[in-house]
Amino acid sequence: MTVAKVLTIAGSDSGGGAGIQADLKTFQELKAYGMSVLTAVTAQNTLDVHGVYPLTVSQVEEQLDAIGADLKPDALKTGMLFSAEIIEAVASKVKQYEINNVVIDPVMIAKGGAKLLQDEAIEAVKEHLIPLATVITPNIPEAEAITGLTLNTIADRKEAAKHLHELGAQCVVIKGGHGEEKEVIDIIYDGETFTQLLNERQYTENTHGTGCTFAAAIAADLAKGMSFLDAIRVARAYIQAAIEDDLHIGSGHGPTNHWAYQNRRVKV
Ligand SMILES: Nc1ncnc2c1ncn2[C@@H]1O[C@H](COP(=O)(O)OP(=O)(O)O)[C@@H](O)[C@H]1O
Ligand SMILES: Cc1ncc(COP(=O)(O)OP(=O)(O)O)c(N)n1
Repeated sequence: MTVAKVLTIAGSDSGGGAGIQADLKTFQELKAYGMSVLTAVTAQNTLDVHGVYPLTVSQVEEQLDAIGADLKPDALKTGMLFSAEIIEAVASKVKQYEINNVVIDPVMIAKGGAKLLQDEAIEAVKEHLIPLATVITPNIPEAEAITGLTLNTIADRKEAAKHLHELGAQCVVIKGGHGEEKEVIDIIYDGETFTQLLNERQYTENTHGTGCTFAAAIAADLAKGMSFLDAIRVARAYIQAAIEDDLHIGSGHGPTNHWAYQNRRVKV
């Protein structure tokens, strides 16, 4: 049996709904072997982020060296990277260990408003991270911050996708969770064609970690050898199930249900 190995480089969410925890749950559900490199610890629950504690660059590098020396990943997902220094170190190790199938979720701000990326690190995202991306998955505010554009319309989002493709990403997904449309519209651009994925918007508070989970699902299926368009379609079905069958945990923005997708597929 060939086992697909997938790595997340991200922050820890003590509440378990986003970050490393969401990524590893998603990898497991999609039957890929999950590994993790921690960039920061957050003290976080469904209501708020109480604290953000970044690791040092050498602590991040040492974790990547341990994995690079023994467990070369078939795909990688990045989430909260916090600083320009960590971004540069991660980019350099991704090149050193020749890691392919890189999914970049350019995490910047938690739903409660806490900063998970320093403002001055956006240039490092553009210069060092985006050129490595097989797929990049910004939400609307993240795409605005990277491109400097204001994204009011679908046409604006398509323009931003072109911009991100020009910065070096092979495939761009501008996620529509923060949009105003009745249906959630995720826009995919592969450098030639735009594809729109339309899904019924769920009116729930329980969307904590949707972006992490979606990107992790793409990485898991890329690790198994799927094309990026197929991996994005499966990831979209995975996150839709996870939001629809939400768990109602905590009294703020609760997590999604990481086992909902498999529950629906398994016939009992
Ligand atoms: N209320 C919702 N109903 C259905 N799908 C959603 C909803 N909110 C987000 N999604 C989906 O979850 C994924 C993450 O989207 P988004 O919320 O925009 O990202 P982030 O969590 O990074 O802010 C996307 O595929 C988006 O379409
Ligand atoms: C440690 C950590 N990483 C990422 C996030 C943000 O996750 P995201 O999927 O964008 O979800 P929301 O913040 O929108 O709920 C996080 N909160 N913590």
